[in-house]
Amino acid sequence: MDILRIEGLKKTFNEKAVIDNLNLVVQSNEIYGFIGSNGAGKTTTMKMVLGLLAADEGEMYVCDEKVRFGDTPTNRHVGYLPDVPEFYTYMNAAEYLKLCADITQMEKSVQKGRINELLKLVGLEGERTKIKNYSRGMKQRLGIAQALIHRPKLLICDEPTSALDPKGRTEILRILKEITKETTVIFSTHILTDVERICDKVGILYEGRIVKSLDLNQASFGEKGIVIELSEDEYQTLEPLLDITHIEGTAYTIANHSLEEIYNTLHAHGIYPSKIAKEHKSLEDVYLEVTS
Ligand SMILES: Nc1ncnc2c1ncn2[C@@H]1O[C@H](COP(=O)(O)OP(=O)(O)OP(=O)(O)O)[C@@H](O)[C@H]1O
Repeated sequence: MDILRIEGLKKTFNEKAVIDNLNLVVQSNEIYGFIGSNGAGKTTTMKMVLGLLAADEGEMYVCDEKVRFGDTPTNRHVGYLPDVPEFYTYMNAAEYLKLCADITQMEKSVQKGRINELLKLVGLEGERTKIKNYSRGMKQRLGIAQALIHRPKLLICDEPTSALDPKGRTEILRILKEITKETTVIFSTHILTDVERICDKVGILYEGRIVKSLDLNQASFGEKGIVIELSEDEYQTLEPLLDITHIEGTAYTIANHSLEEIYNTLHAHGIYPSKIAKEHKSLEDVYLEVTS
């Protein structure tokens, strides 16, 4: 099932099209990495999906229901974690989640169970400290719990790991991975290593549209070339014969030649490198390719 479908979305600020014919589909129980540089339009898109910002053109559907600007009913399916979540900081986590449960009109009889379940999920079980004394990581974890209180089908996270240290980031990624049994996650970020760690699919946002969609569960994004370790002299010998580029130190890449051709050339010149290997493109390679 398509949890989110965006068709031909457009948004212009001061005559500049920030989002321009954006098309996107997110399917159930996957983690979708929505990646783009600072200012690419990730937050703008998320705000339109949440009905907080009017689109100039295009349609959005959450669980096959059309999103309408203003108080959209589709938000009953959606949980939202902003990049900097705000709380009533004089409360502790359980008190704050109780308030959120009341706001969503959750039946009193199930509130305690749901709150305990969420506190356990985000590692804040038994935490009596007031939120004002929380670290950024704890706030972000409580933010996830708050966003999940009404068991949304879709959780939208806007750069949830950007301000966290490696331990805090690992915790958030673990939680996001764990909740995909029940919830589809859109993970907006520019931290590609985080995306590689947990996402199933990726959309690269550039110049207002998705310029590349990738399935991270597939084996490879294609070959980058052949990487070889050479001395300076060996490089000088091979340079007129092969399409060879220096990377750094003793590492070079060779493109546009078969392995057989390369081995024959090396053998003919008595060059036997300590390393020669086929390298595959990383997400970063693909990202740089399509955004430059
Ligand atoms: N209300 C607004 N009025 C005018 N311009 C805006 C408004 N909101 C966003 N923009 C502009 O739209 C562009 C996209 O902003 P947006 O916050 O959506 O990007 P982003 O991808 O979320 O960036 P970041 O990773 O830095 O959060 C930016 O150039 C921003 O200045």
